[in-house]
Amino acid sequence: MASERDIRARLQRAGQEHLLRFCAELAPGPRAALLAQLEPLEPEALGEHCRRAAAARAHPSGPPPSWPHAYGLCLPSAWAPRAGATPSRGGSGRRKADPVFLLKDPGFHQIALNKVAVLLLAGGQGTRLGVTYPKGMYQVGLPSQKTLYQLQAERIRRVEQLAGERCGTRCTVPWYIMTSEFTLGPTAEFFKEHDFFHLDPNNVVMFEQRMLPAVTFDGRAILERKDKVAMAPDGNGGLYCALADHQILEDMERRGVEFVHVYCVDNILVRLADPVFIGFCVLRGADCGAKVVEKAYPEEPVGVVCQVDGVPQVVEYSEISPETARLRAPGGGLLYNAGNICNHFFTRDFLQRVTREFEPLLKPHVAVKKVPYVDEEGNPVKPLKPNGIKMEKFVFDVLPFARNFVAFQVLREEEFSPLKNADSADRDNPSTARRALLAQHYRWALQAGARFLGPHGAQLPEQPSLPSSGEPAAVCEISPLVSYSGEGLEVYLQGREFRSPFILDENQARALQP
Ligand SMILES: CC(=O)N[C@H]1[C@@H](OP(=O)(O)O)O[C@H](CO)[C@@H](O)[C@@H]1O
Repeated sequence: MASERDIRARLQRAGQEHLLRFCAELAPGPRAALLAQLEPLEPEALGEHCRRAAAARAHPSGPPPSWPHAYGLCLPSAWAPRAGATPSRGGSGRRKADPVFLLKDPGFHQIALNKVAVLLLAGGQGTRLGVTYPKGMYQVGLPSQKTLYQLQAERIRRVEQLAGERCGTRCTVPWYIMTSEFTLGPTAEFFKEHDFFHLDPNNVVMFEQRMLPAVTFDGRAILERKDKVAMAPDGNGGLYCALADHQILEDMERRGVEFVHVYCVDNILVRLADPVFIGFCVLRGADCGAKVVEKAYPEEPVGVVCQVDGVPQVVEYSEISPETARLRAPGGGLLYNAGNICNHFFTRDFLQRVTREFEPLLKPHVAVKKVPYVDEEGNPVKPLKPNGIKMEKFVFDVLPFARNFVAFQVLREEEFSPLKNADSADRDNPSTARRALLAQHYRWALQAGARFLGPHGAQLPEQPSLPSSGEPAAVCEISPLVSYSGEGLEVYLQGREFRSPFILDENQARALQP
């Protein structure tokens, strides 16, 4: 551990000596904690970070006035094999002509060869959701009470099983989980408590992204308490530094992983290692891909995938002007309609190039936030106005470096329902996420030939699309261990009646097996 004198000298070099202004009055414990927090900050990098943050806020590098005209509508039909196509279900021969079916096989093949990994971005703080624990530990009130982490773990197990069965082998989809200082401890603990949801712990690799100091508008790192610097994770684009910091790509190489499905934690419908998406990207020889859904309304908080001068990129919802977001295409739909659902495909080779060459070129994004701080007298202050700058990189900012980028459109009701807000908000909250999952499972069950009875035994009407109440006609939850995307359910459900609420888990499936 460096001495206080050394640390003070380093902070002086960075122009941030004020971080030690209460050090002398601290008790030994808090003082040691503050010094431990300051020690790893490299003076040059810290000084540069603070200068860049202040400069970025003072002179935002906004898009030039003419930029909207540079965009093309993103989804030529070749990029959207599933637009309008019915996602495949069950196991009938008619699916041979279905593009989904044609893509699935190569996807499963790569999974069976142990060439596919999933990588979860789970360093966020869940501020909008209003929880103090990692979002993945949240459960939205399903009959099974499963958390997001459990649903994801079970989808991994099922996709491994499906790929293994198809190719007559056993295979593994390793799960890399990027956490932050806020989420690593509780996430690791949660996985241990739940026995890694029956995954092999050797195949679940947690690693931590970096934290960066929050900075005032005049370029001074902020003290949140006398003994603590205000720090925030470096954004989901911190992935690329974290991959290098923790030799994650080397770990992938050792395991023979070639393709990585990167996704964010909050989408309850996420299809981990989706064989259709993987198959599409691999067949197209892509090094980088993004799943998109049709954007629902101009203000929807999703980034849009688009092109500037032929170069693919995502323009984040926080950085697009309301006028641009409202622009209409000749057909009447939104011009920028390819909503990013934070599901990305990368080859390991591309990630290698990013970490070696491109990461330093990624421009951080500026978020101006209310950052609690201590005033000159050492009193804690909760600011009413934004006072601090947090700098973040975005995971999709590597798109322009791709040699062959593809976008892949999927159906929202099958693949996208993010949990962003508390139930007090109208959208993207625990209730909408729960309903989206239950509505999907109800649809799958109807398509597999199930009928549902109400609590008094009367047959319920079939309502494949959601009624205005938003609740499906019957409550039906299907374990991901039984079905990953609606496949294989006829054998349990065809021609049978079930009383709502109905949970089809592994035990129930065994009991229903003819
Ligand atoms: C930096 C980043 O990845 N932003 C993503 C991400 O938004 P958040 O609000 O950061 O969760 O998820 C959205 C989809 O839920 C996607 O549309 C958006 O572009």
